[in-house]
Amino acid sequence: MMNLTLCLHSEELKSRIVAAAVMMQANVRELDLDYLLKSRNLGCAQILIDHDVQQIRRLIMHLQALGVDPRRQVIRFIDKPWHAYVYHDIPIFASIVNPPDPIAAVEVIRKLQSAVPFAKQLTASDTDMPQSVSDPLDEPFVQSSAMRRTVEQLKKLAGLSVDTILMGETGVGKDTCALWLHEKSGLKGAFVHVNCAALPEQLFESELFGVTAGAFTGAQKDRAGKLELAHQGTLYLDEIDSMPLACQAKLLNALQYRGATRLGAVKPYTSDFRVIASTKVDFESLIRQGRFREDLYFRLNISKIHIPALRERLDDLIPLYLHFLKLAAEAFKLPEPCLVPTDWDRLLAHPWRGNVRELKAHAQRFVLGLDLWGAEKDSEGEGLKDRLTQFERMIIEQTLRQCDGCTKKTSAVLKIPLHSLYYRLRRLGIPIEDSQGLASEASGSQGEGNSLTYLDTQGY
Ligand SMILES: Nc1ncnc2c1ncn2[C@@H]1O[C@H](COP(=O)(O)OP(=O)(O)OP(=O)(O)O)[C@@H](O)[C@H]1O
Repeated sequence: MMNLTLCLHSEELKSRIVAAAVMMQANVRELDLDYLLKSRNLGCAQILIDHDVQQIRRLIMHLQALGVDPRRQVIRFIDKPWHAYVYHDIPIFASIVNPPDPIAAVEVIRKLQSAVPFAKQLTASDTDMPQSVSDPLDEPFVQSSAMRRTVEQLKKLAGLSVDTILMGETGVGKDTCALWLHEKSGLKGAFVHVNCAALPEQLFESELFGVTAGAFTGAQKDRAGKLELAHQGTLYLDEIDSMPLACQAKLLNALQYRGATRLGAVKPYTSDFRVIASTKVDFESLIRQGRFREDLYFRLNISKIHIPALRERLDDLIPLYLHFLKLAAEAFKLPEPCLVPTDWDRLLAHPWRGNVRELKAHAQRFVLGLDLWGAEKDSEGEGLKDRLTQFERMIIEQTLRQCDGCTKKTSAVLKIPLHSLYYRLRRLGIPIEDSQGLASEASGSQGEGNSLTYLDTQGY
């Protein structure tokens, strides 16, 4: 028999669903949101909720903190079919249009009964996060559409030994993705990491190409270069944007011929390797500034993948944070701390300039019981944060005005997804008066129709 937990504001909707559930022989219990947010054991019932997205997010965070996957249990009621497109990224099982009458309510339950066995009513222990990062790009850590796109591209390249550029801010996971690409490539050779930023010009040739004994004072033994070590494997050129120009010319030559000559040697060697290069800075601007050779860029740019900043993939933040908490608790042999909704709000609002690396360190500090936000306050003070928020509000309000209040146009002008704009509007307390954005989203996609057409099984 199906188990339903109702967390509904609307008395009318509640009575309709209860009546329909009784008719369809489903178990129902009614719980208010505060109770759900305090409860440590929510069982495996489907949770039907009609609260606003902010409240649903709180519930999602709570479920995730308990190790329960909301994509298997949470079903939200929406007023209009196109509301499914707003915040479509929130990880829930489905969005259903409010059934307007008892017959439609029965249909909702019937649909759920046929859909839910497919989603398996898993218990909390079944949906625990993986124990180790066996695969950092595994589905539980990739909830945001921005990162999903990146992972799709990475997967396409995984089996192909093509040269690749990974772009992204500090700490977004470029090294992690490079290693992932290597591991998935099936290449037999090693993953050889060269930190270009830490490689002085004088040592560049000996490090990269190798050296023979006696080539210079101090070169007592033959030493293989990184290029040789990467034979049949991957040469990972980390932070290639900071490589001196003189080294770039030598590197280009070595990449063209996939080989080099050790310092002091006469005979060149060849080496068959894949190159992955990472950069924090966009190459076009480096080339314009004369800091990067265009020919080397063209040589490397067979495929280019952008890894989004953490602030552009907030949906990944919670699963990653929970994962890091678990890892840190295991490593330090300390209990895993429990987060309350205000902690999550704060985590989601933080700018995360250090991206995933900063998030990981934050989780470690949390497990160790250290001051979480003190360092940030000391370094930048509340004033800067407030001013940045005011600045963000000013830009959004200004753009909304320019776009006559149309949220869809505003999101396009600001180059952020519509759901991200809605998140910001709510966070900044800017009233949403427009229905044009929603309406225009809906146009050309779904009409009003029967409410049951809109059982949107997100992620299934
Ligand atoms: N998807 C992920 N899953 C688990 N851990 C991750 C993930 N992405 C990044 N990390 C962790 O975050 C930290 C920073 O990642 P990484 O070194 O790959 O970033 P980066 O972009 O190469 O940084 P930098 O620009 O400083 O070289 C590492 O500790 C890494 O293990």
